[in-house]
Amino acid sequence: MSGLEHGRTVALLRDGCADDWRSYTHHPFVDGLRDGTLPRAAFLHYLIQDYVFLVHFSRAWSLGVVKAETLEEMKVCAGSVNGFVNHEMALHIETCAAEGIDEVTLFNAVEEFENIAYTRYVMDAGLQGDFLDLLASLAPCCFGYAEIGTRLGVEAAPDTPYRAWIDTYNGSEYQTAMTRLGQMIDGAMTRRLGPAPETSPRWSQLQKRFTTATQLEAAFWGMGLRKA
Ligand SMILES: Cc1ncc(CN)c(N)n1
Repeated sequence: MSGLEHGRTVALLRDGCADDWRSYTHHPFVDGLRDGTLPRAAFLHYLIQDYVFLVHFSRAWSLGVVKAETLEEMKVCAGSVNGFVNHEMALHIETCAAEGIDEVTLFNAVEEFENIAYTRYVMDAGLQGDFLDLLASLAPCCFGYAEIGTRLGVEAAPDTPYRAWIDTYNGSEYQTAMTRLGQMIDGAMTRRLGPAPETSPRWSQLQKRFTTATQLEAAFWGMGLRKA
């Protein structure tokens, strides 16, 4: 991987919080998915919380349609909402159904504090800020899982019980959507801040949002491990 497959902006933001990014993408929870040692109870606790996460995360992405300035921006945001609610969540619904947990139970699950903190943080970034604030806070979720999926697709133990999870994020549907999203983000930055957005006075605020969301991702894994 060149590090630029998700565009220049994401590469810069990721490099701007390299330690936090590594804590997120190489979290012990991720190691457990890779080698299959993650306790099932921890995985299911995470997955139920993640279903609710995706509900609220999709609401935040919907704000992108409202704040977009071009049709391509609208299409990518609308596509993200569609991808989460109609495709990614199928993993959660099917995995939980096999464990006897139905969708009504998933939808009504009591949110853990880490879940509330993360989803309402991104929602607030979008309500209070502009399109770029929203994208900077949404990006770690999307690209971190793309990176993890790619890596675990190569490194995972052949008999890990978490293959369906890995395949979802390593799959071409998710990966292609992330490539298009990275291109859209580069275009949105250039359109609003010029060809070198990292030199803009706005950049430090955008980096802060990206870093906070990255830290909230690591905390989300930690929440899952509480049931280990
Ligand atoms: C917490 C979290 N972060 C990211 C993803 C990937 N969309 C997710 N499902 N959940």
